[in-house]
Amino acid sequence: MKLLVTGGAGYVGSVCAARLVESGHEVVVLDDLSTGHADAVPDGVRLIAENIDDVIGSVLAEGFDGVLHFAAKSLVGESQQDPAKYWQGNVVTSLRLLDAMREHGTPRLVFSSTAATYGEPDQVPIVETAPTRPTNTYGATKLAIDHAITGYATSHGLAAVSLRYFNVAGAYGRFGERHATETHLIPIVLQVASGKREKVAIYGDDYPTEDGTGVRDYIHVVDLADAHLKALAHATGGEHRIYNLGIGVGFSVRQVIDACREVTGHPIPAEVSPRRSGDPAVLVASAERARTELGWKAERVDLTGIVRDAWEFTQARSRQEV
Ligand SMILES: NC(=O)c1ccc[n+]([C@@H]2O[C@H](COP(=O)([O-])OP(=O)(O)OC[C@H]3O[C@@H](n4cnc5c(N)ncnc54)[C@H](O)[C@@H]3O)[C@@H](O)[C@H]2O)c1
Ligand SMILES: O=c1ccn([C@@H]2O[C@H](COP(=O)(O)OP(=O)(O)O[C@H]3O[C@H](CO)[C@H](O)[C@H](O)[C@H]3O)[C@@H](O)[C@H]2O)c(=O)[nH]1
Repeated sequence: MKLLVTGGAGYVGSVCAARLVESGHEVVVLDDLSTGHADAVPDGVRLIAENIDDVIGSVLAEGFDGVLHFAAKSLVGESQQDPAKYWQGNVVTSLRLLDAMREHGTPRLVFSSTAATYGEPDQVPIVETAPTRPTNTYGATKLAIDHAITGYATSHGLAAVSLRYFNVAGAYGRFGERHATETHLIPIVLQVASGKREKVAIYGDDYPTEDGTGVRDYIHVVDLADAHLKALAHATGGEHRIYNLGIGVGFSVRQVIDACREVTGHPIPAEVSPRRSGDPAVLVASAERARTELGWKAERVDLTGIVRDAWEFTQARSRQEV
């Protein structure tokens, strides 16, 4: 298929673009490089370094079989301080994309949704039928986009799949996580191991969890990429399907830090700090629907393996920066 990958110079988008190319698809990346990097685009892939808002109509006029829409603003804290940036940059931009797809007859969409659409869950593991009550603007904008997609599927025949990622981690060779503003736990802990930070803050140790720290479901970015391939294959005209993607097992902040100590051999000083506002105690996915309907299951479920891939990527980047 000829596919447009928005946000393909970012973390998840670059890994997915690489896997799509390896699977024989023709890929074009549209990314304004606001949080991405031109050198993260896989070799041989055309990069259109523009904002979706400015060029989406003319790009889709070329003719595509589908769009994988990763481009977004995705910093939870920033979304609370500057909601307009998120309603504009996520919702308005995605509506422009949907309209352009309709106008040019682009038949398929795979959208990067998030566990943040659920907010604080009543029950874990979280199933797709759980209530959606986002606790921050980032999650609210992603949920709004999911609702819009449902409308375009029902009324205009779009074949759409929303993938609700839990905590994405790991790397794929030279493709990995390198955000200028890093808020995610594993890259932050690995920055301590590589000497870029002195210590890691543990945001709260008084949660109702086994060791008191927050529990998350860490999914390897390569497993996530493979789910996108399956989603593309299963997308059906007129339907909007929604799938949670995680491994179905949670790890606490302390367990993650311990895994990073084991992999890096670094003592990684950690200090308990106040809770981060809006952080739920436990977020774990039920990926049962993805298993039964897409035939997808996470394969890389060992936390130290996930951390090791991220660490190899971090070390390779550090060597390049010297
Ligand atoms: N990383 C996670 O743990 C996680 C979890 C759940 C959902 N998600 C979602 O997955 C997607 C990818 O996340 P990521 O961590 O790779 O983020 P990222 O910031 O690394 O990638 C996003 C990319 O989109 C580009 N972009 C943003 N707005 C654009 C626009 N208007 N036009 C063109 N390009 C634009 C950025 O330059 C960047 O390269 C996002 O939609 C995010 O909300 C990520
Ligand atoms: O320096 C840090 C960073 C994080 N944490 C803790 O580590 C866990 C994971 O935090 P991340 O910031 O890595 O990830 P989140 O669970 O906050 O966010 C993830 O899930 C969200 C949905 O809730 C969004 O989808 C978001 O994009 C995605 O990265 C949380 O318990 C957090 O409190 C720390 O203790 N110290």
